[in-house]
Amino acid sequence: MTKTLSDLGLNVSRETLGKLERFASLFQKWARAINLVAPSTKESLWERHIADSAQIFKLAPESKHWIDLGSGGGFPGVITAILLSDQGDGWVDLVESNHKKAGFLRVALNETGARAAVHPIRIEEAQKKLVNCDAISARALADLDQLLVFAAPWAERNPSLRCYFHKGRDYLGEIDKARGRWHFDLVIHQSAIEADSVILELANIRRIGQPASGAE
Ligand SMILES: C[S@@+](CC[C@H](N)C(=O)[O-])C[C@H]1O[C@@H](n2cnc3c(N)ncnc32)[C@H](O)[C@@H]1O
Repeated sequence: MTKTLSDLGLNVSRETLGKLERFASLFQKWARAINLVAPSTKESLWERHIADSAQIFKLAPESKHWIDLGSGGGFPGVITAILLSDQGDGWVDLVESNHKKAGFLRVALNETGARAAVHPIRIEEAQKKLVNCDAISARALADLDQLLVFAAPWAERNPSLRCYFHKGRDYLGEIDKARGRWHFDLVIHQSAIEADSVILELANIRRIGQPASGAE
């Protein structure tokens, strides 16, 4: 059965639903041209990508400024931005180094009025350019250890930063590996969409051997 946003406990306005529908049809139109993985049906686009992305917004409704790393075709960052617009505030910075995908993201933001900006740069550059945020998201980008390397500069600048990473069935191995180099508090949320997937919520991230923020 296809999971909808209301199955996730997310009740959005008619206007926001319209923006999500607009985004879905743009995504389907552009997918082949810019080499995005196009879901085989409209239902699977809604469940496997839109509802899957919306889960993180549900986990962190108080986060107002997000950075989405490796946004690709807009998951989860554009969905977060559209859902934030339902609340009338908040912002998402989308970091995507592929210029064709960044071009699509720009069109999608223009046509949906989502509260976000596209940065067609590498994450390593964004670490210097984008100074602060409350939360970081990433899906299908890298293993957990590499995601922590990406997130570390923002965690250093904001001790209350939280990260939300979608992960598939190998997540326990990734956590083990990352624990060898990093301290972090972790909550594992079972995905409401995929039986063997999770969303990892991390806080208090610091490299082993590095003093906690504020420590002498
Ligand atoms: C597999 S796709 C996932 C896209 C999207 N997050 C999703 O779940 O559908 C990974 C994306 O990250 C981008 N990417 C990979 N490494 C990057 C880097 N160092 N800086 C910026 N973007 C990067 C790629 O161009 C690609 O679009």
